[in-house]
Amino acid sequence: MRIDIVSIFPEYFAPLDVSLLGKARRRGVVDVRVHDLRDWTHDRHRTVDDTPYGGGPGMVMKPEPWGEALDAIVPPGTPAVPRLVVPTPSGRPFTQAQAVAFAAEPWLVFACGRYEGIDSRVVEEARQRMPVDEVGIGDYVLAGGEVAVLVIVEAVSRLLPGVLGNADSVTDDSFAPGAMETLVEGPVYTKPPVWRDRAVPEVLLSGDHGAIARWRRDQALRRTVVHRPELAAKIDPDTLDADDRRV
Ligand SMILES: Nc1c(O)cccc1[N+](=O)[O-]
Repeated sequence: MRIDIVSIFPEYFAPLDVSLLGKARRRGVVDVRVHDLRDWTHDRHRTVDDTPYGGGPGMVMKPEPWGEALDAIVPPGTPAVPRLVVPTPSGRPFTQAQAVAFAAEPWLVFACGRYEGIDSRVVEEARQRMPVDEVGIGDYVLAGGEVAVLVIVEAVSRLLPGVLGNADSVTDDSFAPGAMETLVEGPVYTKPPVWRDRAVPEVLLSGDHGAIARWRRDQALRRTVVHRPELAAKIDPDTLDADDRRV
């Protein structure tokens, strides 16, 4: 997968050089290219914003630098086009299912808005030649899209073959499509077996894999009901067995 990120703060993406994604980049599993939007400005101050038409607070990102940046990264007429992903508070909620869908794409381009956002004509024009996804990571106010891109790139890249050491850990993820789709993960434990007089649940030391799987599902159901009742409400009753119903 190729990932291009356009931002006025390219240094925000230094974390993408560490940990598993950094190793995956060095192995060539994922090709991440970060671009400074100001490279497509032509004035002395490298201006990327201006006052909003119609008045109102703040500034809006000018369309010209964005148009030139997207043309440079995705030259018009390029046969293979990416999905353009624009993190925005007004976007569709970003979910694990969306992460799985993005992970199946060969090329993603992320546009990081700042200020009050990007002139709407940029997305409008881009949609003429590539699919565009406006997505949000939560109902709170950030200073720009950079942190959201870090979240999305982490959620997507960990799904790519060769990024995680143990591919199985993906299938047991919270929200992973399938059995865990509407369940959050339950508690986890490691050595020592007793810590500050708190013992690990005995079932986890039993070696009885059936009982362990049952216990983990019960715990996931309980935690989902308590922490995420809106997800619990989506659980299809037909998928619950007798043991589930006793939780
Ligand atoms: N919430 C927010 C924001 O305030 C600014 C840019 C992007 C997002 N978002 O992706 O959710």
